[in-house]
Amino acid sequence: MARRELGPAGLAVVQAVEPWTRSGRVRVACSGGPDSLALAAAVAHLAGRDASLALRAEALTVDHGLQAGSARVADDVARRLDDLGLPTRVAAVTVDRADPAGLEAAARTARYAALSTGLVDGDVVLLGHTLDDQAETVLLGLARGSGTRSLAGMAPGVALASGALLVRPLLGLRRATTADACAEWGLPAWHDPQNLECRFARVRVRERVMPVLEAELGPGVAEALARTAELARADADELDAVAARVVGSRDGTPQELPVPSLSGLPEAIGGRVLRRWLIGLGVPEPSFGHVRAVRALVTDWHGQAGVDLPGGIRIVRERGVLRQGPRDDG
Ligand SMILES: Nc1ncnc2c1ncn2[C@@H]1O[C@H](COP(=O)(O)OP(=O)(O)OP(=O)(O)O)[C@@H](O)[C@H]1O
Repeated sequence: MARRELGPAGLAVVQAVEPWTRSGRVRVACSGGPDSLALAAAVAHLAGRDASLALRAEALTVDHGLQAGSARVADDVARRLDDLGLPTRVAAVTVDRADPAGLEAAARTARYAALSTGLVDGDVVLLGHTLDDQAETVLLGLARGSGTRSLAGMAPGVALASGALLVRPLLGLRRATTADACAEWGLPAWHDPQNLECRFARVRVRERVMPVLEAELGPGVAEALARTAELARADADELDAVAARVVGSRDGTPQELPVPSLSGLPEAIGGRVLRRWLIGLGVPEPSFGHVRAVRALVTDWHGQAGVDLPGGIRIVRERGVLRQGPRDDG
């Protein structure tokens, strides 16, 4: 397979992936779906021409253990990737079903932990998210009333604590391209039945909303939404950098924020400063409403009581500073 002629779709996938295969260990995260299968096939193709990459490339399939027969599906995927010449491991993970963030988030946490294990500086993990996934993410964010950070969608690359990189090389390619690439390579993809379950908002966006948008607004809608993500990311990065400088403290998160340092800040920065500070204090995932309530202690001060937040944290305004106060209930 590795030596077979490339078709146009396969070539597009190979070209997107190649820059991320030049050094370090290259680990493909493969669920067996068409996107990550095309990704794995592209790496196998490149490894067939590059002896050094052949020694560094591998795939990992995570068995979340949440669906009947998941171990068999994972083993099948691993066998097919092995057949492509890509050494593949199955990582069986335990998903915390009691995670307050929900089952999907718990599965994601377990998956990313498994994918990141054992990597060192310079290694990469390749994920198969496509432009369509990005467009769906932006649309879901718009429907929630998200700001630029959320509209930025999925990052093209994220540095892990180990120094390894998590990369999404296919964010510029349509899902149709990865499906075509699998067909060109003669690789039957596994189709997760959950990807058709309309109880998930993302599935409804994919199956029902995007086709209507493309029919009514033109076939470039997905590309346009993905561009919105790129523009929003650039803006959000700048604003976050400014906010980081305002909160900045060499000794970690400051315990107090002086009100005068906050009151003159524009909304785009003030909200970010507070959000960052609250996360630093240990508030898990402060919502827009939480941040707005804390910001009102600065911008709409009329002696109100403190603001109770998740994580058992209460923020009060006292003697010209914001800081943690005792909870009413304890
Ligand atoms: N069980 C898994 N094992 C390894 N990697 C996974 C697994 N599930 C998801 N991933 C990685 O995360 C990416 C996005 O996952 P998502 O659930 O959106 O797609 P998918 O339904 O698995 O299909 P596809 O492989 O076509 O993206 C995948 O492309 C893959 O790189």
